[in-house]
Parts: sequence; structure tokens; C-alpha cells
Amino acid sequence: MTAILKVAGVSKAFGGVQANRNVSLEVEAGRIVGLIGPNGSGKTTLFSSIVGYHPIDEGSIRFEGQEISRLRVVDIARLGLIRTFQQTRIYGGMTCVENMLISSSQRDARLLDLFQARSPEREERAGDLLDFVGLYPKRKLEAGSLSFGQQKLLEFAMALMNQPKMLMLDEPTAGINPTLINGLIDRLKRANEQFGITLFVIEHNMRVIMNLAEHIYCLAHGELLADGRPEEVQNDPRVLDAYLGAH
Ligand SMILES: Nc1ncnc2c1ncn2[C@@H]1O[C@H](COP(=O)(O)OP(=O)(O)OP(=O)(O)O)[C@@H](O)[C@H]1O
Repeated sequence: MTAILKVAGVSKAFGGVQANRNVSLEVEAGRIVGLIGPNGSGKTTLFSSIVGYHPIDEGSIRFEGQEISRLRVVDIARLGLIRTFQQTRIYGGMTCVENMLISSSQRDARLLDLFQARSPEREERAGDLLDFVGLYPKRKLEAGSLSFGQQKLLEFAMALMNQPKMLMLDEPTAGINPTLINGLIDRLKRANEQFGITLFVIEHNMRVIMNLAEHIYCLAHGELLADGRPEEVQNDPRVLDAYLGAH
């Protein structure tokens, strides 16, 4: 197995706050890997650094062997490394299909309007992916009328429009009811298996991440604390201490 993502010695501070300190980790191609840690342990900061949202202070980030730590978000996305956010980023006044079409044009970093973004192939792909996440019957509805969980599914489908090699998901199940959570886990696994997309997932819900990930990294106070198979990490006294100590 080869690493699709290699993070080596990454540090990032905001003023006096050391959000990440000397973090090194690897994500193997085709895997589902989890990132856990108490609130404020630096998970989102690490994701932002990887996708080029802000410069890092030290270290190296390689995607498919290429150094990406100095690239812009759009250039990293073009390489096939895409991230979704804790908060959904959809246009509530547009239909589900329109959101999908706009999303697919973002990869090119060109400000295409919806008219230009429409093509038979893209519309077909949008329909197929909406079907994949179970939203095909709602494709012509305004995205703002969907439940929060359905909006998360739409956002996931929008990310797939860009045909990523690797998707980084920041708390995909946050705020979603338990029934939809199971559906989302199933879709994430299927995207991994059917489309071969590598997934790197931040998740607070332990049941979800234990069920989903094959390997888990745990951060605490900005540093890598432990990593291993889900059952190893779950029973690691250092991880338990970090969580208990955080409350
Ligand atoms: N833009 C910023 N400016 C200043 N401080 C920041 C910024 N972003 C993050 N931090 C600080 O860096 C530390 C790590 O935050 P981060 O959001 O990465 O943690 P997290 O593990 O994702 O937390 P959560 O689980 O609550 O989302 C925190 O102390 C946070 O306050």
C-alpha cells in the first residue's frame, strides 16, 4: 500500500496558540482513516493546513508524492484533494441539481454561471450522484427546504461531482439524526468501495468513527497522541485520559 497523503513535522500557530505541533501522519490510498481528539486539539487546523487554507509554519505535506504545502486551495482541489466543512455550504435558494452543477464548475476555478455550467454530461452525473445519496426525488426542490441531514448528503454529493481522489470530511455526521447517520455512513463506505475515494474523516461520534475507519489518529493539545486500529485507539489509556481530562 502506498501513502496518498504524507504529513511530516507540521506545526501551525495562531499568535500565541500552538494549534498543531510537529504532527506527522500518513493516509494510505483507498483507505478510510479517522482523526479524533478533544475539542480544540487541532483537528480542523490540520485539515485546513492540508487543503491549503492557510500556510504552515513548519513541515511538509505531500499528496501523491507532490509537495502541496505552498499551493493554493484551488490548485490542491484540482489535484483531487477536497474538503467538506462542519457547516454546510450550499445555496438554499437554488435547487439540488443547480447546487450540484455549480459545485462541479468550482474545480476549474472559473466563475462559470449556471448557464455555462450546464452540459448533458454534467447534468447526468448530477442526477446519478443525487440518486447515489438518495436525493434524486428531491432534485428539483430548493436546497434550503431540505432537512439539515439531507443538506449534508447534498454537500457530500457536491463534493463527489468534483471526482476527488481523496475527500476530507470535517464532522460529517454532526447535527444529523441517528437514522440519517446510518445512511450517511453507508454512502461514505460505498463511495470508498465503488469509486475508490480515499477518506480522511474528523468525527466526534465514537460509534461512527469506530464503525467507519480502518485506522485512527488521535490529536491532543495540537500533537499526535496515538494511532492504530479502531479497537486499539479506543482502549488506549492515553486517549481515554485525553478525553476525560478535556472535560
Ligand atoms: N483562525 C484561528 N485564529 C486563532 N486561533 C485559532 C484559529 N483556528 C484555531 N485556533 C485555535 O487553535 C486551537 C485548535 O483549534 P481547532 O479548531 O483546530 O481544534 P479542533 O480539534 O478542530 O476543535 P473542535 O473539535 O472543537 O472543532 C484552538 O485553541 C483554537 O482556539
